Amino acid sequence: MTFGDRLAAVFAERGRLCVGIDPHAHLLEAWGLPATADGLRSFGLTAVEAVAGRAGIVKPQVAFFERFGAAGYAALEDVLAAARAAGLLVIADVKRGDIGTSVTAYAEAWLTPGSPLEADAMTVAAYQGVGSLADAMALGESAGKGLFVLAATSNPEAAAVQQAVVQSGPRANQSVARAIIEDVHAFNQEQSGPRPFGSVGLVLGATVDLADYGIDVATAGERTPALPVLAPGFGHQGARVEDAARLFGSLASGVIVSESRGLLTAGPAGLADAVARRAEEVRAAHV
Ligand SMILES: O=c1ccn([C@@H]2O[C@H](COP(=O)(O)O)[C@@H](O)[C@H]2O)c(=O)[nH]1
Repeated sequence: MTFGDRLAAVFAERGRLCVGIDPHAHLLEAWGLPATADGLRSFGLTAVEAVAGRAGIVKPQVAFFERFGAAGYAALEDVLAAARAAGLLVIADVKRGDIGTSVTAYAEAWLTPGSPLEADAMTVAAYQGVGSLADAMALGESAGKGLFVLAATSNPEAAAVQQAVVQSGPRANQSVARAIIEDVHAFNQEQSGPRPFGSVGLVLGATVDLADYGIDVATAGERTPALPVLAPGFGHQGARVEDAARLFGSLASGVIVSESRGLLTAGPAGLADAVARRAEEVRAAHV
């Protein structure tokens, strides 16, 4: 099964809400947990338990685990394993990027079946060119795993770089974000066999107006296979679930609605209900 097949199944069975697992220091404190690797483990496992059966996707933010070095990674391994055992689709938010050989090693770490850090998909950065991700994308495709390439991210500081216009090559005169979308689509199209979604998707923030990047949402999603879109920015960063269909237009069929702090502030006792409510709101919004 390709990652695109698995994503389609999750959308159909459990909807498109993705709960971010971001153990910020202030959240650990609010949850009554110590600022230690054990605190992270407990936070992550509690979040997994709250999401399982209520939504289908989780996105651990690896940065918060890295703060604790090897012990943090051991906690993360346990959280990843628990999430996958619970049948959740796991997107490791690692945002890796480098020359091709090194990105491939990152992909081996996060996407190889049986790896201690195995996830179902990972986030990657294309600052060194989408071509630098080619072997990692091929590795993901053959392992049934996915990659999400940063294109138009939710943070305002990114706009100047991501709206900059490509000067040469086949994507000349397109914005950087648009060129990344076109390259990702070309990769998905080159893969053999019918599939509802490609195995490689984009990160498109729900806080941005894609028209500012030269992306026409009315047509950008009219592609086969469809593009998976990891859309952070809901909740704490200000985007609203009820606006998702309008924001993403023809891309909406591939959108994963991602929210971390907005849900995690419900605390360990309230998280399951908060997730169930938001999952229902996402369904009602017909994203
Ligand atoms: O463009 C991006 C890419 C990734 N993120 C990550 O998503 C979550 C958002 O957390 P909230 O608490 O819902 O704001 C976080 O892990 C970011 O690193 C993003 O926000 N924007």
